[in-house]
Amino acid sequence: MNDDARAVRSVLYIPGDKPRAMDKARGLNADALIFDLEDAVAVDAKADGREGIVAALSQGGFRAMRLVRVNAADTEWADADLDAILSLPADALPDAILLPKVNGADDIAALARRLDGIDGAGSVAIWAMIETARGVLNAASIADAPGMGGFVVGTNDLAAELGCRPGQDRMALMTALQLCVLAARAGGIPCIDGVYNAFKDEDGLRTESAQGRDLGMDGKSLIHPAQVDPVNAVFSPSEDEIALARRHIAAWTEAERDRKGIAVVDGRIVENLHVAAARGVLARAGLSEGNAS
Ligand SMILES: CC(C)(COP(=O)(O)OP(=O)(O)OC[C@H]1O[C@@H](n2cnc3c(N)ncnc32)[C@H](O)[C@@H]1OP(=O)(O)O)[C@@H](O)C(=O)NCCC(=O)NCCSC(=O)C[C@H](O)C(=O)O
Ligand SMILES: [Mg+2]
Repeated sequence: MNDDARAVRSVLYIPGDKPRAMDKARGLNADALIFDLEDAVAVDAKADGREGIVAALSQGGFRAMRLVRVNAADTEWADADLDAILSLPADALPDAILLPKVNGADDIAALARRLDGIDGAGSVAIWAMIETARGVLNAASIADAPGMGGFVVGTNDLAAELGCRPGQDRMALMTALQLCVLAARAGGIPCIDGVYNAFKDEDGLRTESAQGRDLGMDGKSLIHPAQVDPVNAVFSPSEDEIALARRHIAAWTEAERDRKGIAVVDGRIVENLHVAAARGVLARAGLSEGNAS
């Protein structure tokens, strides 16, 4: 996975039947937007949602990556959702279709077949919601499925199916979260953490986002615009991390000049893998090695 692919820190759900929210999203700093037809849209509003998303994507003007979450394949809305989205002209198609309740690689293959042959849909990736027990257990083969672009973990659905109580430390979900990250890393795709439901609690959001970041998540899925900036901050390298990255690179460069295979910074060894990580930190901060700010 390249550094661009990792830069999906904030991923905001927008209900497809709320045109005002979709308008607002054009001016937000979210890295990706999920135009939702599934759980954010009531049963009676599914048709409005499709119409709204088609209109918004046709109008364009979104800087962020655009995903459309359709209803799950076994629902009565799935076909109409895909028909509506895939009828868009090639230049208005979303960057990805996000498929909920993915249980196995077969679900991805079925959607890939559907995309195959649609004009312009070759560039539409498939993202998977990992939010069922079966999906978590099959995460590795799902991540490896052709066409896969990334995972979004659905912690609400998962907790409901498991009958667990995640609590503040999310210990009850830890195995599942880690399996998702492991599978995504092995498959070379990004993994986006679940939503933080208490959208007015910024401290709680920051704490849970930092936990996800430390587990290896690339970003967090969000439900309200006020969550975007705090989450971007948590998933961006801090000043201290940038300064340390520069020192690692400088020490390594000097060690190489002296024909040494190892450098030492603050009493800790620095090897070439640490230097690769340091370069990744600078790339994610939008800095080059020679760039001071
Ligand atoms: C959570 C909300 C219901 C809160 O709504 P509300 O109280 O109306 O918000 P505000 O009045 O604070 O809104 C202020 C302005 O921001 C715009 N807005 C609100 N939400 C969004 C959004 N998500 N994207 C873009 N813009 C948004 C409002 O339009 C206001 O704008 P303005 O009028 O111009 O000032 C609401 O935020 C909401 O509906 N959020 C989305 C909920 C959602 O998408 N849920 C489904 C996804 S989560 C999920 O499915 C979990 C997963 O599958 C799992 O299993 O875990
Ligand atoms: Mg869900």
